[in-house]
Amino acid sequence: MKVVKFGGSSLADGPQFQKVIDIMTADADRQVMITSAPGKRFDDDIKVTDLLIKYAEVTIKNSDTADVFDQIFARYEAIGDFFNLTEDDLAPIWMTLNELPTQDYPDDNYLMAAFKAHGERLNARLMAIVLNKLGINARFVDPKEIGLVVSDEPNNASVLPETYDNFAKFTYGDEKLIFPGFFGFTEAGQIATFSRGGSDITGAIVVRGLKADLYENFTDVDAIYAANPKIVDHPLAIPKMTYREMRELSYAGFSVFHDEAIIPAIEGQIPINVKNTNRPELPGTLIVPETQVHPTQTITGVASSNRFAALYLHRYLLNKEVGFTLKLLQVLYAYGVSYEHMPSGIDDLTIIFDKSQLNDDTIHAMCSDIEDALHPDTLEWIDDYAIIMVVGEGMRNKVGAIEHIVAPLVQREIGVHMINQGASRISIMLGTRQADADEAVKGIYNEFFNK
Ligand SMILES: Nc1ncnc2c1ncn2[C@@H]1O[C@H](COP(=O)(O)OP(=O)(O)O)[C@@H](O)[C@H]1O
Ligand SMILES: N[C@@H](CC(=O)OP(=O)(O)O)C(=O)O
Repeated sequence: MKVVKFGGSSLADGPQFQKVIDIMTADADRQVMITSAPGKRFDDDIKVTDLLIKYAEVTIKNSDTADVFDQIFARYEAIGDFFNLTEDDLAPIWMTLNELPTQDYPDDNYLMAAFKAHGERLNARLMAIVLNKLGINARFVDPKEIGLVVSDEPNNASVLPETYDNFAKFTYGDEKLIFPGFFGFTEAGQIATFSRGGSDITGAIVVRGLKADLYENFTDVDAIYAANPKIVDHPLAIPKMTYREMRELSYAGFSVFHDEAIIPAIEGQIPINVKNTNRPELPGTLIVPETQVHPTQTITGVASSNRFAALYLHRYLLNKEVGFTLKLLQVLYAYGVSYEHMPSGIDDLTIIFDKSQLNDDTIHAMCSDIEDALHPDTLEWIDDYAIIMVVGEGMRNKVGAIEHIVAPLVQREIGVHMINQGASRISIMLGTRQADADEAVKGIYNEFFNK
């Protein structure tokens, strides 16, 4: 059995729905579908998830919701019209959307999560309605029905282990199961979503929970490329890569597959095939265990992400001081802030943060507490930090890869603020300024793939 996840661009309108239905019906093994919310139909279109965030915000402010409500419903209605659905067919979608502001939520964070989740929840319901209308045996399965239980972090949840016991008890026949991505229910019964792009995570959880043979992940590109196609012109496609290569590359910017989604697939040792909804006949990219890949290239890909900020601290004899890092981490703990990396020298330390959890007030207050607790000689907040990740199983046994990574940066006069090689020796991480990140990716890509 295959679990098939379709991204937002694959479910953005009626014609895209039709392609998805053709893909699902072309192979009887494709039994479980994971839906995203309708995504962008053209470059400056707005994703339904973003419209729902706006709907939540105006609800919280007690402002008029009519405009944004109409915009959201129009997206589902247009898909319904394409398949000649009647007003009655669409009534459950309209009603659920309309009732969102009148439901009870523990707080505004849970309200936001519940609104966001309805992008995928309503799209899955709509897909089931359309399939039934076309005479295809299919049903909507809610995460509540199957028991997808997540942590109490309304907008950044993680799956809880009991989910897999619940999945083991789930029974089904030969109907297609239409399952919404992006959210689960907390033990207290509240909706909580994964982080943005998290429908990929749902797919991986369902793959593991139902012990599928393959996770097919359909998106809008022919394959995963060795570099982001928005940065490098016509980059090479990667036919096959390992789970850990994908995890490192998606962490650092290959948004085509969510970095956390790899974990349930690894736990179940289930291969992932990333494919294009618009060209399903192409092989796409296979993501598999390490034992199934024999690298022929030194590097598999190079990614960059601008979502970071860094705090640089300098104090002489830092290496001799007992408890310096402990005091620093206590300040972060007090603000509920996690850090991503902490490279250090003998007298200095850089702490790299994911900016999504920070705002200006937190940064200000946190830096001031760090000054008071540690009295550094220098404290510098770098708001425009970028991480470049060069990844390849082929680097493990290759001496000198670092020379080829650094040389193109030197040629372009790009300052490198940090270099870190992971213990697995399959990745090298570099810190740069955001303004240099694209050039760094282009330089490293050309050095390894265009020479
Ligand atoms: N290395 C890469 N290979 C392929 N696509 C990439 C890569 N890096 C970033 N992307 C981007 O990821 C996009 C697909 O991811 P996403 O928008 O999340 O799709 P979906 O809505 O189908 O889940 C592509 O359109 C592409 O712009
Ligand atoms: N719709 C959600 C979750 C998601 O995974 O979407 P997509 O599959 O379009 O990346 C988001 O926009 O974050």
